[in-house]
Amino acid sequence: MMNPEKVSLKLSHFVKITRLNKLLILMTLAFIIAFSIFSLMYFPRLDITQNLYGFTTDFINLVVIFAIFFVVQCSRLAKKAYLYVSIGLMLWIVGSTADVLDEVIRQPFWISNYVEDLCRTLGMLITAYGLFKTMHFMQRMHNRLAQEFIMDDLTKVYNRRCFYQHVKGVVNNPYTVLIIDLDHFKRINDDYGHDVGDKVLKQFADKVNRLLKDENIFARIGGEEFAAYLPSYELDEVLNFSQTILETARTITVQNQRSKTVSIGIAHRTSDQTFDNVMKRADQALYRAKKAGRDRLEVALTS
Ligand SMILES: Nc1nc2c(ncn2[C@@H]2O[C@H](COP(=O)(O)OP(=O)(O)OP(=O)(O)O)[C@@H](O)[C@H]2O)c(=O)[nH]1
Repeated sequence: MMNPEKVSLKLSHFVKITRLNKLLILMTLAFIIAFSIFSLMYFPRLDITQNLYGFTTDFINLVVIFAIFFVVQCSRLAKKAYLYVSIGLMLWIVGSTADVLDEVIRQPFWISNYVEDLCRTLGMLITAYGLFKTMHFMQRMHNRLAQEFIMDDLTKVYNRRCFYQHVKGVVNNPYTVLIIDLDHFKRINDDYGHDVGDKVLKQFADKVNRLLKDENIFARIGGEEFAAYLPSYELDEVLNFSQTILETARTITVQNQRSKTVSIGIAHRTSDQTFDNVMKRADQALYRAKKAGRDRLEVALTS
């Protein structure tokens, strides 16, 4: 089973991340230590007891930003987002380190002005832009997952989950369900291979999808089984549509040899029937169509 990646603040997570990420974390930590030692050695000290409050809050700021940096290094962001957030946070950490130290030593103007203020402000801006990029990336991922959740991977028509959810949600109106099953599909796989079988499924789904009106739903609900939802209750309209599907299937030839056929079971829903009942009747009608020789449609009696 695949292990989903985790975002964690635990130090044990450190061993699992890439070398580059480890190097960046260690280099940033080394910079904080080296900068502190250098400052303490070369600049005049201040009385820390006078600045204890400022020192504590600045130190907490630095720890929080470093923790965020650690999490970013342990996460899998999109390249650009990662780059901006990492550079931004590193600059921010440089500024914050100088900010902590100015409570302990008297810094020269160039450090307090350029290193502390400039790095921090620039760091914040670049981090903010990186976060914007991260959100953009998350939104794209969300859209893609939402799409994958309702689409069939192979045929790019709706999947069973989407079809069931949508049609079950129609409670007050009558409608018609078609269950469409490709005839002798196993033979295609056996004679020409699974790849050719997949191509036939894709071709059929694509062709039927083009016949649909906006309010219709067409989905792959099983291996070689499809279903269509029509809000229409007009028998003539439903029969015409089903007939077109039968004719469309016949236009598909497998390896230029056999032409494909399908069988269709049709069931209408009147006001008091459940979705499961409609599907069951459509399935029974499909079974009758298969038994009667395939390449045909059967309409279920209203129960
Ligand atoms: N290529 C391919 N084959 C699939 C896929 N899903 C299911 N199948 C095959 O579809 C075949 C269905 O076979 P059966 O249930 O015996 O039905 P059939 O051969 O179509 O016969 P009838 O339905 O009675 O006409 C099986 O061989 C499955 O392996 C798929 O995604 N791709």
